[in-house]
Parts: sequence; C-alpha cells; structure tokens
Amino acid sequence: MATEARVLLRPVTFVTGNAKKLEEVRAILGDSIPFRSLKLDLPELQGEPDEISKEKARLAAIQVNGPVLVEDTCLCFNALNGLPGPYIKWFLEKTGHEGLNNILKAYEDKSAYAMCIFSLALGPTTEPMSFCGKTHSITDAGVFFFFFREDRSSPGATDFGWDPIFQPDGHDQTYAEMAKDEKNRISHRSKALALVRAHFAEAGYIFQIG
Ligand SMILES: O=c1nc[nH]c2c1ncn2[C@H]1C[C@H](O)[C@@H](COP(=O)(O)OP(=O)(O)OP(=O)(O)O)O1
Ligand SMILES: [Mg+2]
Repeated sequence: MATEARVLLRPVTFVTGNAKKLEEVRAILGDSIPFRSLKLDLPELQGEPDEISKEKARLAAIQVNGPVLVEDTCLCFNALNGLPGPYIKWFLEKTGHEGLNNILKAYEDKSAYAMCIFSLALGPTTEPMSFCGKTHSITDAGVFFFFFREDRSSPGATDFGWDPIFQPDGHDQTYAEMAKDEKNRISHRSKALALVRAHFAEAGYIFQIG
C-alpha cells in the first residue's frame, strides 16, 4: 500500500547560522527538496548528538511555525570516545586546529569521524525525525593533521571549520584540499542528506504552497 501523502502548506526551512553549511546543503540537494533558508543562531546545546539535533529542530520549528530542517555537526575522536563531538565548535574556537592536533598527540589512535545529524520537524508540535551520516578519517598515526604533513605546502581552503585537519579514509587529500564537489560526494553531510532525500521520496509529501 502506498504511503499516505502528507500535505505541506509551507516550504521546509533549513535553519542555520553557518553560511558554509548552507552552501553545501544547497549544492547537495539542488532542487530535490523545495526549501528556503533562514539564518538563525540556535543555542549550542549539551547532551547526546541526536538529542541535540532534535532539540534544535524543536526550537527552530517554534520560531518558524512551520516545517524545519536543521543539522548539528560533530567531530569525534575515537581515542576520546567521541569527544569533542557536539562541542567541536568551542574546541575549534578556543584551541584552533593546532590545539585539536595537540590533544591527539597524547594518544596512539588518531582516528576520527565527522558526523552530521539532520533533524526534520514538520511543525512546532510534531516530534522531529533524525538522519545521521558519518565519514571516517584515515587511521594512520601522524598523518591525520595537516600540521604533521611535511609533504604539504598549503592547508587548502581554510574557510570552513576543521576541513583543513580532516582527511577522509581512502583519500589523499583533506576536505579542505579537495574540490568542493568531491567533498560533497563523500561527506558526512551528503550521507545524511541522502537519507533525508530518501525520507522525502518515501513519505510522499505534497507541497501546496500558495
Ligand atoms: O563539514 C564541515 N567541515 C568543517 N567544519 C565543519 C563542518 N560542518 C560544521 N563544521 C564546524 C562548524 C562549527 O564550528 C562546528 C559544528 O557546530 P554546529 O553547531 O553544528 O554548527 P554552527 O553553529 O556553525 O551552525 P548551526 O547554526 O547550524 O548550528 O563544526
Ligand atoms: Mg551551532
């Protein structure tokens, strides 16, 4: 039996305060899901990553009073059981790439994974749904960070967070060194958005936007 279609009277609003995230979401989604964006700085919450993402969606849906999509991004060190995780924004801001690098110097395991959790709330009273994508870093000690790499003369693009220090497993370049469309093909964000897209295809939402 076909999934019952759900009618949405407003476009989905992707809420973020981060212009680089928005740029990637636009490039990855194209026109596959009708959405608009809204720049709002949602609170940096504490807790388990999926709960943080869902709570962001609840808060955003109250402000927008309509369907919203948000995401929360984590950078997780395996040696630290997933930390800094959702707190990466403050770690990056306070310690920089080099501080993150120094934390891992204490451990043999320098592997990490990037994780994006999108949450969709159809309205302020609807329980959000979450979609998680992960990309693992290379695992060799001493090459995870640009700063260890004597073969590199430039960190690549330095305009998006921790991209210069994250080298995905199976790749010779960090996210920052890769062409944008290559990052978008393999990233934590694109994996999560593939699930969001599949959900939209399955749920059969119909947009009746007047
Ligand atoms: O693909 C990425 N490559 C490199 N760095 C990234 C990426 N994605 C997020 N980031 C950074 C931004 C922020 O420092 C932290 C996540 O924190 P997070 O709260 O999710 O992002 P945010 O506050 O900038 O935007 P938002 O308004 O959507 O919460 O990692
Ligand atoms: Mg944030």
